[in-house]
Amino acid sequence: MADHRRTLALTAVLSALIVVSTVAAPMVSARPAHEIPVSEVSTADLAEPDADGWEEVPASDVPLSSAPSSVPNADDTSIETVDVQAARTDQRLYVRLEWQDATRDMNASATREFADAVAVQFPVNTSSRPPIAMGGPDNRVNVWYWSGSTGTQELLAGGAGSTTPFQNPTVQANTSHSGTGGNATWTVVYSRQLDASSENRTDLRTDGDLDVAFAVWNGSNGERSGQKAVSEWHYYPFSGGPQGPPYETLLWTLAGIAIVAVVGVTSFGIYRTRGAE
Ligand code: HEM
Repeated sequence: MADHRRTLALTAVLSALIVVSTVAAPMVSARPAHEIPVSEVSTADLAEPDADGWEEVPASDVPLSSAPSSVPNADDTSIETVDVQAARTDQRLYVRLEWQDATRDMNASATREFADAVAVQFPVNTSSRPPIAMGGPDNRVNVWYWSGSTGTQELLAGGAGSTTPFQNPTVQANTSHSGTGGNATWTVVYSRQLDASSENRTDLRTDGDLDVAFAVWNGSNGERSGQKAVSEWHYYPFSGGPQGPPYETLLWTLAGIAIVAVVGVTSFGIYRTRGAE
């Protein structure tokens, strides 16, 4: 009888521990892999790469790999990850990108000379996800592009080979290259008015998830046009609705309490049955 009790007590304690650890683990990593958080901020000291405001904004490490394009040397790319931060005020969306690049390549004037560059791509029509290779004819993308040689451009694309610059770009970018040697990094901050949407331009006032993808070119490695390192599609969770962290935490807590209750009641049941033997 005493043996039964000890076994049951031990089983109950072990079950409780398993439940607590399975409930606690998802709470820590509840953010889906392709979600990039967006901080909603009231004041915006964010326009410059080294602005203090960025210290409060979480960063996501986004992996990059060679774009599967048919241009020569498409698989020879060198940047493997870009750090992405995003913040939104009532007026503007700010996107900060930082990646390691030992050399600051600003010219593309000589024949074999190429400039460093970076781009952010959004679907024009935010309700469906376009092909990652710069959209398609029926599903175009709005691209924010900065290159050391041409500066900031806003583009429309409906597949590789169709990129067209907007005549009246609405995107601004501020950049810096700092540090030395292998630790040197590029930082680029893009920003755009939320209400600058128009035909063929992504509406940033969306309150659904907003798909976003990134591309980086290392000029001194010969990277340009289709030869570049790209991400998969990620998304900014603009929904703010039931998927928000407080709601998730509440759900996990309720699930945890329910599991503990079931284990408790079952253990008690076994105890009573065995006790009556
Ligand atoms: C993942 C598959 C991708 C493939 C196969 C691909 C392919 C290409 C090709 C062949 C070009 C040269 C023709 C043109 O200018 O349209 C190009 C240019 C360009 N791509 Fe992509 N791309 C991919 C993804 C991306 C992504 C994710 C972005 C942005 C985040 C992007 C941004 C650009 C830009 C800005 C240019 C023009 C660059 C320049 O003028 O040198 N691409 N791409």
